Amino acid sequence: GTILVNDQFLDRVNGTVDIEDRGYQFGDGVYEVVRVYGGKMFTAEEHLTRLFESAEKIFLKLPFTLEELTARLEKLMDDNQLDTGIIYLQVTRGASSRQHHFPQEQNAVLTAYTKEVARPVKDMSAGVKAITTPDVRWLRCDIKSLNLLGNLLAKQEAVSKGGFEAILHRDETVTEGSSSNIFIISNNTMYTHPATNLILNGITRREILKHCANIGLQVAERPFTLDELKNADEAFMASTTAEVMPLTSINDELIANGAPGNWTRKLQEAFETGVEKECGA
Ligand SMILES: Cc1ncc(COP(=O)(O)O)c(CN[C@@H]2CONC2=O)c1O
Repeated sequence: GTILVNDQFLDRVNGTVDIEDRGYQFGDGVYEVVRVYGGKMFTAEEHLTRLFESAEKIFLKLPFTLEELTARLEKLMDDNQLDTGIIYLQVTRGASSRQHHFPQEQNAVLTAYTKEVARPVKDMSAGVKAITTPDVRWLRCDIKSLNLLGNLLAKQEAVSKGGFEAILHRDETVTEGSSSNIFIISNNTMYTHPATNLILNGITRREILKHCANIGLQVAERPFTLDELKNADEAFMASTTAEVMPLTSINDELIANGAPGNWTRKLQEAFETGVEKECGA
């Protein structure tokens, strides 16, 4: 397959990164995962705009415009004949001799590749299990950075316990998932953590908030506790790859009757309509 390195389209085997690339050595970079349905990027502008916002927050100047980046990703998708899957892209501060502070010369390195990834239809229908674990990450979770060790350790804990996602909490307050945002619905109102420095403001999260109004679901963008999570009528997670994913149990305790809730189903349908509208898939 073809990959993108800066403005070069290379065969995958020729993709190389300098051993002193700051993304490789320090995680000094930002990334995005864009979903593709029927050969069309979904919410590309939102994702790529967020990439620029993340880069700005780490004082990384991107050596291309949003339009140039979009055109390169379109070509990458076409070269690989991507139908349903993802485009993974990241930008690092480039290679320079190892020092913590920024080098004078910043030659940012963009890399991107495509991957066929089927939609998680079975899991979206049946729902998945989650565990909870303390959120020990830093306080700039709003930046979609390559610093993912906190996320990886949490996800690994979930998977080692047979779970799909780890729900993170600071003291008793739920923040988000290791690679998703978390929502509950109780008494016909949806709750989710506000978009502060403690969570990544997910693109899927923003799509869901838009759909709530259309389906008549009240929204309270306020933090909720582990107790509220356990006693919720419905719970779900959302991300580019998981879409709207019902949560049926937390630490092996059922949420309500253990079946995906009605409001969650309505949001799945609304999300699906949005995909069809934008990607015609
Ligand atoms: C920590 C975290 N929170 C929330 C989200 C949801 O954001 P989006 O709705 O914009 O996807 C992600 C997505 N992480 C990407 C999405 O898929 N895989 C990832 O690593 C994430 O890593």
